[in-house]
Amino acid sequence: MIIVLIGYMASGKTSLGKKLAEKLNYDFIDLDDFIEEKEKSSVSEVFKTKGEIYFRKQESFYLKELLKDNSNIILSVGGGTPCYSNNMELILNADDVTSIYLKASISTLASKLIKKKAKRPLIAHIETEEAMEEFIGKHLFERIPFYSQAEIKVIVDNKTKDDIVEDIILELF
Ligand SMILES: Nc1ncnc2c1ncn2[C@@H]1O[C@H](COP(=O)(O)OP(=O)(O)OP(=O)(O)O)[C@@H](O)[C@H]1O
Ligand SMILES: O=C(O)C1=C[C@@H](O)[C@@H](O)[C@H](O)C1
Ligand SMILES: [Mg+2]
Repeated sequence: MIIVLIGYMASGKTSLGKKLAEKLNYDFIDLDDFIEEKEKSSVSEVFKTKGEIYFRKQESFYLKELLKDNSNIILSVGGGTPCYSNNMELILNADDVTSIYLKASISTLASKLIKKKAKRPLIAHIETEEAMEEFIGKHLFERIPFYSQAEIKVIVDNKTKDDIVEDIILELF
């Protein structure tokens, strides 16, 4: 089975994905890391040198490739992955794939992202937490229709990583 973790930047896809994989004894793949390896370049560098449209094309290509795998994998995708091309449809229709939306509030996301924005090209230019909240609010308005198609939704606000992993396992099995 492939368990796909989706959600906004900093919702916890990578860190919770690693923990969940350890707990379930699944392999762990992070789509952003996978793209960086394949492209031999960081996500920020790909955005800068080849542009976002190129990144989205490669993201969709590698997602398709990974969804064909029939081993047990926790796949953390990028924050934008479900919202481009027919990616969410592919995730929902692939065999033996379950999708989980890690749902975080605007303030949870903004307080994390204001400190960790350097590696995230879409928000690297935002200076204050207030401006970050405004940006995230508008961005989520566009993205929630995609994220909320996930089969399972788990709220992550004010919970420890271990508690969230437990919640995910309860929902899954
Ligand atoms: N429940 C939590 N409690 C405390 N810290 C958390 C929690 N979830 C995630 N974090 C921390 O928040 C930061 C962002 O998490 P992470 O990198 O896993 O998000 P992401 O969804 O993979 O983001 P991106 O889309 O940018 O790759 C990390 O430093 C992580 O350790
Ligand atoms: O939310 C997004 O669109 C992105 C999130 C990251 O995971 C990376 O995939 C990239 O920075 C774009
Ligand atoms: Mg990540």
